[in-house]
Amino acid sequence: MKLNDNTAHAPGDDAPLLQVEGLNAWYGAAQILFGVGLQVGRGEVVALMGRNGAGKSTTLKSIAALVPRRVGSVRFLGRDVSRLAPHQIARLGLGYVPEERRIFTDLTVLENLEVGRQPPRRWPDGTAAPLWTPAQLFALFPNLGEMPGRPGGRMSGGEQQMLTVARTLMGQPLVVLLDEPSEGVAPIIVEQMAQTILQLKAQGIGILLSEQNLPFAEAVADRAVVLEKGQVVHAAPMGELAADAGMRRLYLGV
Ligand SMILES: Nc1ncnc2c1ncn2[C@@H]1O[C@H](COP(=O)(O)OP(=O)(O)OP(=O)(O)O)[C@@H](O)[C@H]1O
Repeated sequence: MKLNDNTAHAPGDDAPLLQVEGLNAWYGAAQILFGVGLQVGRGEVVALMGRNGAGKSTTLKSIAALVPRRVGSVRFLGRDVSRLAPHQIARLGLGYVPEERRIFTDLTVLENLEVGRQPPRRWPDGTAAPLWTPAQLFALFPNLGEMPGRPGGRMSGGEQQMLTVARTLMGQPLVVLLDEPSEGVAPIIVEQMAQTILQLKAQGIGILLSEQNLPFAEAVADRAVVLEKGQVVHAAPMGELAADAGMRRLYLGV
């Protein structure tokens, strides 16, 4: 498979791509997030973990400005994006893949991809970022490549999930927020999703994923950030969390 090769990092290019500090979020009167902080570097996969209702999805949505009210610092490529609208944030190269599949059921696979197309981007150091075209995405997701003319509504759930990710990549993101990529899809799709994440990482893309599936997180993530009741209670290298039975039980209930 031929993929872009833009993984070289410039000297001193170690500033995080995404930096979140003191993030608070509300749904109506209910405060859901309390001072969440995290960061994602180039080529880094960070797993946001925690039990049901801990605030993982809300954290991703808050970064993407998709909650009714939030306060705190969200810096993307060194720029404060906390006052921008969701489409402005996306256009800067911060992609968001929701848990529910979001494709146009009346459009074909190829048309769905074209809807997401954005111009090429550069890394903060000025070098070219990966450029995703339908041809490259069909190499990354071979099953989509077999059905470019199929209407989105006639695809399986797993294929729609893949198409949602592929369409986000057409926006040429430098960081992708991925909500529960392994949730509710067949094991074969889970495996493909893990491979996809590792390929994106190899291209230098930063990934923040919400995940309850520990083996999946362990397979793809460099670091784990654990949430409990809307607060970060633990942040560590992924392997450390996975290897510590006491921590796993305490934070994840597994
Ligand atoms: N649209 C909403 N309106 C009101 N409350 C919400 C809404 N979405 C989520 N919540 C509440 O916010 C809290 C955090 O939910 P969130 O979905 O972020 O958790 P999560 O860690 O992603 O868990 P899950 O995996 O179950 O989605 C929960 O108490 C949930 O009930």
